[in-house]
Amino acid sequence: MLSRSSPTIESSVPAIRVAVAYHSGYGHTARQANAVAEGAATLPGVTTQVIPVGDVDAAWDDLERADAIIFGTPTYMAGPSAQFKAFQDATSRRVMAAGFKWKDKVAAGFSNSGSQSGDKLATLMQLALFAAQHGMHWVNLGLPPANNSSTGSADELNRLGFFLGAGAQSNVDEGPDTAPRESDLATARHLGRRVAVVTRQLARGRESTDGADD
Ligand SMILES: Cc1cc2nc3c(=O)[nH]c(=O)nc-3n(C[C@H](O)[C@H](O)[C@H](O)COP(=O)(O)O)c2cc1C
Repeated sequence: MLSRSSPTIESSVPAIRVAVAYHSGYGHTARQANAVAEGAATLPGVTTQVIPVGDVDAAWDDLERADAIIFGTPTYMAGPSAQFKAFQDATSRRVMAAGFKWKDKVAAGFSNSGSQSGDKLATLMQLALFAAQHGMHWVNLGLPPANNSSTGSADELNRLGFFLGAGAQSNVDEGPDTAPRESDLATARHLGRRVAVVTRQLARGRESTDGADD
């Protein structure tokens, strides 16, 4: 909550916690996850935590404390990886049944896969529905599609043309040291910063409703 005693708007800005909960089988989506966190951390006053879902048993409290959670997974067989889905399923008991604990947090999502499309949209849609089941506020990518004209290139932000979240593509014969490419990492950083900004805007707006619930 905002400090009532703070004399200026700037000093009354609440600290924002952004968590990135992700799975990565081979390290490519991990690079995207770290880029998302880097982008969020560019907003002053924002702290970030990157949580591999395999370690979530030690991090449920951290996720509950977060103001925003950004979900990320490789696309495996047209959807989230089995490991990420296991995390999602675990939230039914640990989060929803435990008291709708993520309600009104900010959410967003990203996915990486081997093909340019690779059906990542199906994964992003599943992540958005998952966030909706938890009563979270979904933030989209907020970038125009790029790399779609005779003068465009794969080096542009949002070169894969997603709207719902951030996409990345990693050639299947490249390791995570070289894939995904820089434009996809920059797109991920953009998503992270956008989520941090929206989360701060929402925190300030919540103050104006004086704790009124919906
Ligand atoms: C089981 C499995 C299923 C996959 N299914 C897809 C797919 O549906 N679409 C796609 O474009 N790539 C697919 N891939 C490729 C991965 O998405 C790609 O290698 C990605 O970079 C892996 O990310 P990671 O290193 O974070 O695990 C699949 C890979 C695996 C291992």
